[in-house]
Amino acid sequence: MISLENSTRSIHSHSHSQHNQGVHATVSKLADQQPDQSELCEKPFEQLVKQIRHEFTFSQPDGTFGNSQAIEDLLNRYINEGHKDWNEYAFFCPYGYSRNLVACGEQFELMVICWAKGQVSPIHNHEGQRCWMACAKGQLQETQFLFENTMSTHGEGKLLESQVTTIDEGSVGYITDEIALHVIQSLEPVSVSIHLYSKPIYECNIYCPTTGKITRKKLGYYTQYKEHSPNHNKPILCQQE
Ligand SMILES: N[C@@H](CS(=O)O)C(=O)O
Ligand SMILES: [Fe+2]
Repeated sequence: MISLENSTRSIHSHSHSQHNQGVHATVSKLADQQPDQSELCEKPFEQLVKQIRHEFTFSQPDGTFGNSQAIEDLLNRYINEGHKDWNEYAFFCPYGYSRNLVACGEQFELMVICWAKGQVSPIHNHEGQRCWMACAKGQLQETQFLFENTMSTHGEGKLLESQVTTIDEGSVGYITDEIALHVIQSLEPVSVSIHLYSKPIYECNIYCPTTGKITRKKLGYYTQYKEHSPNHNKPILCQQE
């Protein structure tokens, strides 16, 4: 496993900043308030998860349609505020891009995906679900594909590259099956993106570019809640978050 630069943690050790908690405690004492300690200790990424869960619980009409912009705004704000605590979930796999589960519920699934250069996803769909991709580090290239015979994601035969774009650090990409099929890869030696799916996707279609032949792929996790996952395709404690 390749870890990010300056990272000393291993897959089994989690570090928590006692120092920051001390700072918060001092500030609250000076202000002579009784703040909720659990909120003060909450890290920005945990706050983001709470905001996303709130959005899906109270605002989004259902898991497929809803206010995509509101979700994009939450992700966009988080990755542009300079937080680095996503790094706690950034575990690289030497054999391919790694899917590291952060949170999962009935309506959504949030993960940190780590990409070393050359680790490319196959041409795939998103199972009728919405997919946001927030680039927290590096730069990603997204290549979109459509069937040549229909210029849509449903067809036969050869696939055409319909668009190539970048998702730069600090920006958020979005895709659905109505838009295109796609392939993602890193343009930098390493990139890290935060992916949000609504609803969760446990399998997807993989497409042969020349014949359009579809094979099904089970989507596993490299880590789940910071722990290495031994061949699980579905999240453990899915409803816990
Ligand atoms: N949708 C892919 C990652 S990416 O290529 O968008 C996955 O969940 O594995
Ligand atoms: Fe994808």
